[in-house]
Order: sequence, then structure tokens, then C-alpha cells
Amino acid sequence: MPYPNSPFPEDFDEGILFHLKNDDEMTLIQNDMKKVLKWICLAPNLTTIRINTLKTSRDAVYKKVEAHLKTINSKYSGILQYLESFPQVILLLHQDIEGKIFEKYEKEIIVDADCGAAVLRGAHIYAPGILGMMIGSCVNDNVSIYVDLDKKCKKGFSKVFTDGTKIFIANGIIKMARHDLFGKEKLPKGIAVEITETLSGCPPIGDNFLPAGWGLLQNFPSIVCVNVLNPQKHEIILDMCAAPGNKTTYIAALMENTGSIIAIDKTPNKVQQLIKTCEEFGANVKVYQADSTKILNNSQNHSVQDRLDMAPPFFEKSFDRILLDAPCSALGRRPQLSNRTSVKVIRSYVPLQRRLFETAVSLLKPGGTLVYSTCTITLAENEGIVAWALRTFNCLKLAKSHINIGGPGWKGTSLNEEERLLLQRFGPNQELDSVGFFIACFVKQLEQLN
Ligand SMILES: C[S@@+](CC[C@H](N)C(=O)[O-])C[C@H]1O[C@@H](n2cnc3c(N)ncnc32)[C@H](O)[C@@H]1O
Repeated sequence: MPYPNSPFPEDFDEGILFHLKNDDEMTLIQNDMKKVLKWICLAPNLTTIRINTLKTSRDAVYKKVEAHLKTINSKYSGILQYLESFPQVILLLHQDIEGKIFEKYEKEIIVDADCGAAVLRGAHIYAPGILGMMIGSCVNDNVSIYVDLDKKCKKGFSKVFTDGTKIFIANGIIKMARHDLFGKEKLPKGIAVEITETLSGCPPIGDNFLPAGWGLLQNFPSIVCVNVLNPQKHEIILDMCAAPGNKTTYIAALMENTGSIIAIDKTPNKVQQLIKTCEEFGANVKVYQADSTKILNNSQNHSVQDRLDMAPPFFEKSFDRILLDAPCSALGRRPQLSNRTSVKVIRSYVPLQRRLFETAVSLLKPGGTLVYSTCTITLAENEGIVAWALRTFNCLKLAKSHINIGGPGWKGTSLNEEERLLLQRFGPNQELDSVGFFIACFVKQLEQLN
């Protein structure tokens, strides 16, 4: 069994991903559901490196990555390319080699689905990621890596795993002995298995191949999303759900650290990560920990100085552009080898997304731009939110972006064809094969004088 055809268990109602919740709007969309589900199980053929132009240049990063790939002990290296329309991006293209026959080693390593997904996208295996390693395995042994799809493997497992469905994903070399990995009070750190070849064809690029703050691995649609926001120098920008800061730092780079960027996240430890990323990237950003559904100050009574202070809660019509990269069911992640989320959890996001959206509309200046994005595939969290927003806020219109790379929005909501063409869905049919993602760009109409 290579990749599964769906990350969900057999009894999961996959139809709910492609329907809206209200019965009157429950129209099954025309897309081939099976094709989408199979696609999210596979790893993308593309890895994108976003360069931080506040600290370095595209050529400098290219040379570092090229040199790093030459040092990797792997049969696959991928092809590095510039993407001319995105000067901050380097592409690393690799082919899925699902059909290839791999040498399988006698010794096996068992990992969970998340760790397996990271391996398929170029990570080595760090010590905490290992569930099972066979007794008799030694440092420098060749091993085959398997994912435990049914969560049946217990930490510290020591034999050939036969208790559940396992799939082969990669080969590697052991770098840490079994006795250093498991056991009471052991908190092992570092690379435990160095990957040499993966089913996805993605070279094991690892995660520290660049000096701090020079750039990062960032999914292509996440990069596009910020380009769609199109921040301009000296503007006032709000990033409402910002941690860990991967889009915030790109906004700062595009604005060349001019203007004012406010980045917010609700979760305290994620805010710490956001601050760290901004510092590392040299991005001039004001970071606040707050619930972005509650950052609107409705008071009409304020001085110019109050407005300039720019700390939450903010007065209405304060921002030139707002990015609402919303919390979502994250079903666009790839590869997803196994997903045990529930319908209840998937459905919990729409009310939160609507409340965040309402706040965003109030905080946006007339004439301003609001970008709504998610990394999920469901109709309700994407086209469903856009259809609701257009019904609810007369002041909003969908805008035509200067960058149109994603496919059109799906059918199944009250959006007409013209509106669907203004949306950007990243799915199985894109030229650059990346993750599932959704972008909608709105403009708030200027107020009419009577
Ligand atoms: C999709 S992630 C953001 C990713 C980020 N934009 C980036 O590119 O690095 C969504 C974030 O929303 C945050 N979040 C969830 N509910 C929130 C709320 N009510 N207010 C602010 N942030 C919230 C989560 O903590 C999470 O970090």
C-alpha cells in the first residue's frame, strides 16, 4: 500500500467537507471529491523557500541552498529554480516517485502520521518523533521508515510492527541508539534518523540550512496570499491571526520596514514565537496578544493621538489593509496520511471565522483591502464565508487581484460565476503543486456623501 486514498476513516462522512451546513444551501459541488481527497494524501512536488530581503538577497540564499543540497547524503536532490514573478521565492522541484521500487531494510522505524508527513516534506526524524525501533538496531544501520496509520504503535515498541496498517515512506540511517531514545526520564533531542530517500522524492533538506532570519520554507499559496494583500510602503496594516509570523515577516519585507504593522495572536506561547520570528527576521512589527474578535473600540470619542497610539482595542476604520489568515480546520495540509478529526471540530470554525471577519470589516478604512485566507479545503470555511460576507456587508466587494494563480472558487454557494472567478483556490489542478489553500480579496467601498 503506498499512499492512502483518503486521510479519513471509512465511517467518516466526507460529504460534509463539500457541503454547507444550512439545508437550503446544501448543494453538492461538481468537483471530484475523490480526486481532492487522494491529492491531500500525497506530498506536494514543490518546496518553496521564501527569502527575507530585509536581511539577505535571493542569490545569497540560492548559493546556500545549492551548497547545502550537495552535502546531503541522498539519492535525490531536486531542481532549484527562480520564479521570476516572485523575486522573494526559490523553488525546489522534485518528482513523486511512488512507482519506484525501494530497497526495504530488515530493520524498521515506526513514526506517527505527522512525523511521516514531515519526512515526506524533507525533514529528518528527531528523537521525540520515533515510536518504534527494533531491538538490535545500531547507530549507522540502514533502516526503513513506516507510518502507523491507526495510532496502534506504543512508544518504545521493539519488534516488527504488525498490529495495524503501516505504510512505507522512506529509508534512512540511524543516528541515535535505542537506549538513548526510550525509557523513563529520557527527553532525547536531536536527529535520531537521517533520511536518505523518500517516497515523495523530496530531498531531506532539513530545517536549518540557512542562517537565522535569511528565509524559511513556506508553502507557495501562503506567499501568494501576502502578495494578494499587496501591502504598500508607509501603510498601516493589521495581521489579525499572525503567529508564528510567517506572513507578517513577508508583509514587513514587502514594505521594506516602513509604515506600521500590527500583528495579533490569541495564544500566549504562539505570541512568543511570533515575537521571536519578527526579531530574527529584523521585521519592524508591533505584536500584541489579544482575541481578535474583541479588538474593536466602538467609541467615537477619541483624539488624533489616541488613533496614533495603535494598541488594541483599535478604533473603527484604522487600517489600510487587513490580513485575516483565519484559524481553520487545516485540511489543506499535505501530505495527510491519517486524519482523525471530527465533524464537530470541522464545523466549529465557521462561527469564529465570521466573528473575526465582522471585526475586520469595522477596522478597515473605506477604500481599504481585506484578504481572507485559510489552509483548508471545506466549502463552508471558504466560499461559504465569502457568500455570507457579501450578503452581510453591503460595503464589501470582491476585488480582482493583480496576482491570479489559484483556480476559481467551487460551486455550491450563492456566489455567481463572476464572483467565483475572483477567488483563488489552490487544489489538485494548479501548475505548481502545493498545499490546499483559499484566498479571497475584498475591497471596502468608499462612503457616499449625501
Ligand atoms: C492559520 S494560523 C496563522 C498563521 C500565520 N498567519 C502565519 O502565516 O504564520 C491561525 C492563528 O490564529 C490564532 N487564533 C485563533 N483564534 C484567534 C483569535 N480569536 N484571535 C487571534 N488569533 C487567533 C491561532 O493561535 C493561530 O496562530
